[in-house]
Amino acid sequence: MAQYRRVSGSVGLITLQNPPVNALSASVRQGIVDSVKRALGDQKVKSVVICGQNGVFCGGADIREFGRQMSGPPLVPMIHDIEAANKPVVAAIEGSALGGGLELALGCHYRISHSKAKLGLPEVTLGLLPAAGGTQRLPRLIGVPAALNLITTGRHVTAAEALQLGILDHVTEHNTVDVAVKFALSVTGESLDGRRISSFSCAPLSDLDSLFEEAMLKARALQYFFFAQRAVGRWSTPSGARWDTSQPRPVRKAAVIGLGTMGRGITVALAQAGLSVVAVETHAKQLMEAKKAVPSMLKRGAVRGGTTIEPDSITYSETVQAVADVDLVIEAVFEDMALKEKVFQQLSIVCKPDTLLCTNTSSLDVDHLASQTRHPELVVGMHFFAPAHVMKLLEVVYGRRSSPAAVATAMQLGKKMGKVSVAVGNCRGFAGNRMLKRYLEQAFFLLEEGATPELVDRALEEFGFPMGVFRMSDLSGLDVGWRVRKADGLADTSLTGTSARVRQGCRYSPLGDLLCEHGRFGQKTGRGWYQYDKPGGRVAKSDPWLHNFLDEYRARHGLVPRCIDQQEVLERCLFVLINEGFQILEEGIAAGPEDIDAIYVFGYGWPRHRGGPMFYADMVGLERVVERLERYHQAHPNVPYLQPSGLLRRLVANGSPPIHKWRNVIKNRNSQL
Ligand SMILES: CCCCCC/C=C/CC(=O)SCCNC(=O)CCNC(=O)[C@H](O)C(C)(C)COP(=O)(O)OP(=O)(O)OC[C@H]1O[C@@H](n2cnc3c(N)ncnc32)[C@H](O)[C@@H]1OP(=O)(O)O
Repeated sequence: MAQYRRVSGSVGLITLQNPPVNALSASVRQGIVDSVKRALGDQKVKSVVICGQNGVFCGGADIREFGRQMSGPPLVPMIHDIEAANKPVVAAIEGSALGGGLELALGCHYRISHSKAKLGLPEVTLGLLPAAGGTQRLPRLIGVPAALNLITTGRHVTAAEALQLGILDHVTEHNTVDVAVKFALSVTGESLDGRRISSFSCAPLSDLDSLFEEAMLKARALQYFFFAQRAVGRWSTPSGARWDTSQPRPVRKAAVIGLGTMGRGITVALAQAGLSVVAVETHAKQLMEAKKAVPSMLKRGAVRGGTTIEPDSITYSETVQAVADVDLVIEAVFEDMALKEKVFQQLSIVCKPDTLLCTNTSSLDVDHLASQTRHPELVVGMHFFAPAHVMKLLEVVYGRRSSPAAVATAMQLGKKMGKVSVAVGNCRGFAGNRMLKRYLEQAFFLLEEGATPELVDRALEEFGFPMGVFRMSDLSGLDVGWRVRKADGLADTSLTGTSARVRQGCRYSPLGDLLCEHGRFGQKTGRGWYQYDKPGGRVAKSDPWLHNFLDEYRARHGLVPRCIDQQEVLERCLFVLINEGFQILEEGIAAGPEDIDAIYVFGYGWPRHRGGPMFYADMVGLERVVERLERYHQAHPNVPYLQPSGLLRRLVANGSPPIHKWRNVIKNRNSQL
C-alpha cells in the first residue's frame, strides 16, 4: 500500500509501504494511483514527493507476485499520469530504486537521492525488459550508449554515478525526504515543460550501428556463458571418467581440517548444504576464535538466505581422531607441503578406508598428497575461493589415480553447496591460478616499463573487472604470493645487476618481493600498491611513495620508462592469460573452453558480458591474438610464454573455427593424466 499525507502545508507526501523493499505489489500500485489522484485534486497541495518507508525507495516488481494472476492497476499508465501531472512530482530516493522502482522515479519530474542509494534496471537478470517506460525514458534522459549499458548489464549504479550520468538532479547526505520536501516547495508553480522525460528527443548518434553491434556482442557473450555454466557440469577427464557414467557416493558427514579463513568458510558452506560437519583445529586459540566466528557467519548467511541451520550440525575438535567416521574430509591447513603431507598420512590412518580425502590447496601437487595415503584413488583437490562460503567457484582437481567416483562425489558435493564445480587436472596452480600467474607477471613487467598501478587497474576495470590486478593484489595480500615465490627459491632480492631480473633464464620482476620486504602487504598493512587510511582500510589511494619507488627501481636497473596505453595493458595482461588457457586445453588440464571461462567468471571477476577469456579470444579473433602475442614475444624474447601455444596455432591453421567447435581440434596428445 501507500500512505498519503500533506506536509509543510502544501506538499503531498506519498510513502510506499511494502516491506522489505517497498516493491510494486498490486496494493502498492493501487495506493500510488489513489494518492496521486488525491494530491492532484487537493487545492492546498502544490507539489508532490514520492518516497519509500524504512529508508528504501522501491525494489521494483514484487517478486513474490511473479507467476500469479496479474491484478491491480498497470504500471505504465500510472507512471504516465505522474509524468503528465500539472504539479511537480519529486522522487526521494533512499536505499534502492531498481527496475520498476527506477521507472517510477523516471516518471517523476525531479529525482533527489541519498548518497548511499543504488539505482538500476536489473530486469535483464530476470529475463525481462524494463517495459514500464525504462527503455524509453532512460535513453532520452542520459543518451542511448549509457542507457544501453545499464539496460543490457542490469548493473546497479551508485548515486554518485547516477548523478554524473544525469539520472539524478541532486544527491544529499542528509534526510532525503526532508531535502525533497524543501525542494518540492522551491519548485512550486514552475513550468514542467522541460521536466517530462518522455517528451525529450534522443540525441542523434552517428555510430548507432556499432553501438548496437557491441550490445549484441554482449548478448552473445551472456548467451554463451549461460550454456557454458551448464556444460561444466558434464565433466570428463582424459582417462575417460565422465559425469554420466560415474556414480557419486553419498556424503552425509564431512570434516574440515584447519580453521583459518578458508577452513571456516568451507565449514559454513558444508553446514549450509545440510551436512553434519566435524571442524578440527589443533591450535587452541585458533579453535576458540573459529567457534565464535563460524556461528556468526552461519547466522548472517541464514538471515540473507532465509534458511535455518541446525546449531548442532557442527562439532568442533582439537584432534584429528574426531574424523574417524566421516564420509569426506577437506584439508584446509596452511599452504605448506610438509604440513599437508603429515595431515594426509594421519587421515589415511584415522579415517574409514572408503573416506574421500580432499585438499583445499590452491596450487600444490594433488598426486603427491595422494601418494601419502593408503587409498590414492580416494584423493582429490577441492580448491575453494575466498570467502569459501560466498564464492561460487570450486575447482575439483583430479589426480592421476583419482577414481571416477571420487571426482563425481566432489563435483556433486560442490553442487550441493551451491557452487559451480569445474573438474580440472593436476598441475601447478591448476587452471585458474596457473593462468593468473601469467597475468600478474605481465602487470609487474608493465610497471617496470613505465606504467603505474593506477593506469593498469584503470584499463582492466574499464574492460569490466570489478578490480584491477593491483587493487586485487592489495585486497588478497601481497605476502601470499611472496611466500610461494620464496618457497620456490625465486624471491631473492640480494641479486644485483641483470641477474636481479632474471630467473632460470627468463625475465622476472622482483617488484612484489621488494614491496613485501618493505612490509607492504596490501590492505592488511595499510600499504601495498596503493595506500589506505589504516591497516584493514578499504579505499585505495594513489601513493607518491610507490611512484618514487618505481622511479628509483627503474633508474637502478637502467630501465627507461615509456608511455604505455590501455590497449597494450589489455593485450599484454589478457592475451598471456588466454595463451596459458590454450596451453591448459592442449595439456588436457581442462576439458573445454567453457571450463576455463566458468573458472574465470566465477572465480576471478572476468566480466560475464565478455563471456570468459576463451570466448573473448574467439571474439577478438584467434589470428589477432596470435599476431599480437608474436609481436610482444619479439619485443620480450626472454618471456617464453608470450609465444602462441601449439593449440592456438593449430586452431588458426584450421581456419579459426568458432569456440563451440574447438573441442574437435583439441587433442590431448601431451596429456600425462
Ligand atoms: C504490472 C505488474 C507490475 C510489474 C512492475 C513493473 C515491473 C518491473 C520489473 C522489475 O522491477 S524487475 C526488477 C525487480 N527487482 C529486482 O530485481 C531487485 C532484486 N533485489 C535486490 O537486488 C536486492 O534485494 C536489493 C533490493 C538491492 C536489497 O539488497 P539487500 O542486500 O539489502 O537485501 P536482500 O537480502 O537482497 O533483500 C532483502 C529482502 O528483500 C526481499 N526482496 C528484494 N527484492 C525484492 C522484490 N523486488 N520483491 C520482493 N522482495 C524483495 C528479499 O527477498 C529479502 O527478503 P527476505 O525475506 O529477507 O529473504
